[in-house]
Amino acid sequence: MSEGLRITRVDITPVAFKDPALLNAVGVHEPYALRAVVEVTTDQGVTGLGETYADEGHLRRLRAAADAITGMDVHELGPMHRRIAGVLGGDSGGDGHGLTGMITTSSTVDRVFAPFEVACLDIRGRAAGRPVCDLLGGAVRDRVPFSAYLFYKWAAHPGHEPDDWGPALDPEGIVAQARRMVREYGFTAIKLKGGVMPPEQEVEAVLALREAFPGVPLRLDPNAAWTVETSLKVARDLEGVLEYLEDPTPGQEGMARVAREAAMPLATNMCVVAFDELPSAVRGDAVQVVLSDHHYWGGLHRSKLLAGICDTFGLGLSMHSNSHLGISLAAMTHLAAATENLTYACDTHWPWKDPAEDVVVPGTLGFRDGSVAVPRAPGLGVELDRDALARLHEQYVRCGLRNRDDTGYMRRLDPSYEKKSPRW
Ligand SMILES: O=C([O-])C(=O)C[C@H](O)[C@@H](O)C(=O)[O-]
Ligand SMILES: [Mg+2]
Repeated sequence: MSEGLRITRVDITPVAFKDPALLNAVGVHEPYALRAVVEVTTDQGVTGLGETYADEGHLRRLRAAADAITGMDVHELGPMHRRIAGVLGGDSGGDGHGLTGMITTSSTVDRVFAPFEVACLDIRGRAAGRPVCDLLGGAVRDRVPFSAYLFYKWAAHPGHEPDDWGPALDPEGIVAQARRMVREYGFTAIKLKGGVMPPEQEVEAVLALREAFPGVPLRLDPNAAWTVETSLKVARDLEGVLEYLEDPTPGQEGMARVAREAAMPLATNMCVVAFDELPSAVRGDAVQVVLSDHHYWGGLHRSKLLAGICDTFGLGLSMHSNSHLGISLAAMTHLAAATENLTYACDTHWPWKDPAEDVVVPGTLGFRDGSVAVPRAPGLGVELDRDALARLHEQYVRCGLRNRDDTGYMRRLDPSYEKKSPRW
C-alpha cells in the first residue's frame, strides 16, 4: 500500500454559473446552474478535484460522506464506496439532486461516491505522474468527440438581459443555433432536446437539421414526453433520419413496446440509470443504447463496469451530460478516452456556459473539430482557479438558488404550466 496518500481534508464548495433559458420537458433552466466542487487533500498535500450536483440534500450527503472517508487511503475505492453506503444508510436522494424529474431511480450511494472517486483518481494520477485515463486502462483514442446539444430556448430569462444565442422556438431558430455550434466547436453529431413543442414541430425541426447538415448523425430526446403511440408515429416520421431516439416514452415497458417497432435504436438516460435496472432492460430489449454518466453511475471505474456490461449484452454506449464545468469535462474526457465501446459522440452542455465562468484555469481543455484532446498532464490535467472558485461561490450565495427546479421556475412564470409525462 502506498504511503502518504491518506485523506486529511475534504472541501465541498457549491458554486453557481449563469445558464440561459433552456427549455425541456419539465420546464426551463433557471438563470443559474448549480454545481459543487469537491477538493480532496492528502497527507502529502496532493489535492484532487471532483465535480457534482449541488442540490441541498446532495450537499448534506456529500458532507456526511466526506467525514466518513477522511483518514482513508485514496487507493481504497471499494471500501470507500462501502463506507459511504454505510454512512448514508437508507438516506435515499429521491430526485432532489439536480436532474429535475428526469432521472428518478439512480443510486444515491453511486451519486455521492462519484466526485470523491474522481478526486482520488486525480490524486493518484498526480502522485504517479500519469493522466487519469492511464489509471482506467489507457486511452484508446486521443481525442473524444462530443455532440452539439441543441435546446429550444427563450431569448432571455424574463427580467434579464438577453444572452448572445438569441431565441430558438422554431425549426429556423434550431438550425441557426446548430450552425453556430458547428461553426464554433466543429461538432460532427447533433442532439436536439425535445419534449418542449408538440411532436410534429420537433419532427419538422429534425428534418430541417437533416436538410442543413446532410450526413451528420442526429438525435432527438423528448425526455419521456410522449405516449407509445406518439413515439411510434415520430419513429416512423424520422425513419432513416435519426442515429438514435432517446427516451421517447416513460418506463422500460413502454420503451420496449416502441423498440419492437421503431426502425432506429432507442437510447436512455431515464429508464436505465442504475445497475439494478440493467437486467430487466436487457431481458425486455427496452433500449439499445445506454447513456453513461459518471456523476450518477458511481464514478469512472463503475462507468467502465457499465461499459463492460453493455458490451457483453450488445448494448451501445453513449454519454449523458448536465450543465457542468471544466472538472467534469476533464473527467468525462478521460473516461471516454479509456472506454473502447463508447463509440457515440458524448453529450455536453459546454457551449451553454459563459466561457468567462469556470473553476479551472482556462486553456487546458478546448474543442477542435467537435472533440476534446485527452489531457496528458498528471491526474485530470486541470488546475483549480481559486479566485474563480471564490467568485462562483459568491454568486451561489447571492443568487439564492439552492435546488435545481426547472418546473417550479416555469410555474412561477406561467402558473398554468403542468408537469406531465407523457404530455403528448
Ligand atoms: O439527456 C438528458 O436527458 C439530459 O441531458 C437531461 C438534462 O436535464 C437536460 O434535459 C437539461 O439540461 O435540461
Ligand atoms: Mg436524455
